[in-house]
Amino acid sequence: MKSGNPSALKNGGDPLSTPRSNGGGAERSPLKVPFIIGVAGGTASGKTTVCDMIISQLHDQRVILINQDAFYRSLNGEQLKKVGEYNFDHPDAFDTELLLSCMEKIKHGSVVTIPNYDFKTHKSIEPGRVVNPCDVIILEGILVLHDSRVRDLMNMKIFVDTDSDVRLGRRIQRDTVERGRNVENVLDQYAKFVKPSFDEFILPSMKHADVIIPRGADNEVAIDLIVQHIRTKLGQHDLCKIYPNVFVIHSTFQIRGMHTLVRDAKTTKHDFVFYADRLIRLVVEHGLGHLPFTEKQILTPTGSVYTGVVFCKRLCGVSVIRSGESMENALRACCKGIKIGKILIHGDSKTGEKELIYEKLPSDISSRHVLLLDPVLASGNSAIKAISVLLSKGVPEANIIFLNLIASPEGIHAVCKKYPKLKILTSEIDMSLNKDACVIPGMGEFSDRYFGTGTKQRLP
Ligand SMILES: Nc1ncnc2c1ncn2[C@@H]1O[C@H](COP(=O)(O)OP(=O)(O)O)[C@@H](O)[C@H]1O
Ligand SMILES: Nc1ccn([C@@H]2O[C@H](COP(=O)(O)O)[C@@H](O)[C@H]2O)c(=O)n1
Ligand SMILES: [Mg+2]
Repeated sequence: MKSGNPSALKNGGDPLSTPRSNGGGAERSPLKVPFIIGVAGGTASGKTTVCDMIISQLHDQRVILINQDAFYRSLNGEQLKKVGEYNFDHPDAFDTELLLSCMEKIKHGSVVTIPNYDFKTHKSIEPGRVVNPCDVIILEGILVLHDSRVRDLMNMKIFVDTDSDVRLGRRIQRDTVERGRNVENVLDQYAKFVKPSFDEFILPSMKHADVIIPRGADNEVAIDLIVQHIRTKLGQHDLCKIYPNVFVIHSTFQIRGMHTLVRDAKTTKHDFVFYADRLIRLVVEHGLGHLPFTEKQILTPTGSVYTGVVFCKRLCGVSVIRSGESMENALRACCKGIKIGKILIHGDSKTGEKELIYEKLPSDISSRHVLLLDPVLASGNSAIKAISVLLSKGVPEANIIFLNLIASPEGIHAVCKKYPKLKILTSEIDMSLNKDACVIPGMGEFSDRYFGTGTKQRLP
């Protein structure tokens, strides 16, 4: 018996929102790999400025900025005498081997010291810069998209595309004020090396970018979109890496659109049910994709052999009353005649203790794969209680797939720590839980909205 290919559902990218800082040195899980962003572009295109804006917007993440400039090779005496003939814009001007080894170390959670480069003396100076493990690394520099080994480190590649006249104007200003040059030096260097290398190495590297930002830091819309994208990735990718049994269905604009509708407090009951049903159907279909299958060859009407699979037959659903019942129809629609059990759990509002009030489960449940249904995974306490009931009936932990529409990071931690063999499949991982154990941003009281029973005010 083979199993499906769950990794195909994994999203690339986590809010294990750790405390903010610029690489400040709190302990990290060794499994946690930082999200790496490369930012390339011509000189003075605004790379550093764009990176600063991204960092300030990602204020609740630990972000570090690494400049490719730090890896410039120091000039020797001979080179210094003829500095006007040295091409600082050629890939050979950088110690890329050192950059790769530093990046590998930081990526794997080690503290590293990176060089400190001085543009006035054209040398690395002591002390180097100590860089601690972090959530996001931004690697910025003119040629960070040029070398495929460096590109391969990146989860996201950005190119800042600013008009060359604007760049030259800024470069003259910056280099005369900050880098100890005069206008004549800057113009000579620009004509001899900077522009030819831009045309030969930097501009061609733009094709590797995932996102091109025209007008650099002036393009606030592009920067906002990038930050949102990073946040989405940070919200999911870490948890999926920490817990290999957590799966998030691949996000598309259709899925984002449906989430936008079901999460909107102004959405009518009718629309809520319609879009929640669509999302539920997707989650259920993906959940079924995680069940074991057996290979089967059949003959098509053309007389050809098709090698396919047959579905797992020992299957049942279990809904956590009430909201889980909203997922039953989708399961019935996908699996004709499927048995569905129910569990009702009551939570003590004072102690938070969960108590089993009612259960009706198939008598042979221990020999079945179980799709546990609950659209919202919040604190995880009800889920843990429901799972314990299934285990007490003899269901193997690894035979349970817990299906949700949304899950909080706290709920995922709680369930996965207790039941590491069980699988969780969700359509989005939210930011957090608030003090009342509600998922934020969330979608409110799911069963009230779905069954139209609530009287609670949803708009603030
Ligand atoms: N959108 C902008 N408007 C005005 N000045 C800018 C803008 N972006 C960058 N600058 C200035 O241009 C110079 C070069 O920008 P910088 O971000 O350092 O470019 P890079 O890192 O690509 O070389 C800096 O002095 C910076 O303050
Ligand atoms: N000693 C040096 C080293 C580099 N440069 C120039 O810096 C440019 C890269 O830095 P940006 O912040 O502009 O991306 C590059 O174009 C080199 O010409 C230098 O002048 N002196
Ligand atoms: Mg810069």
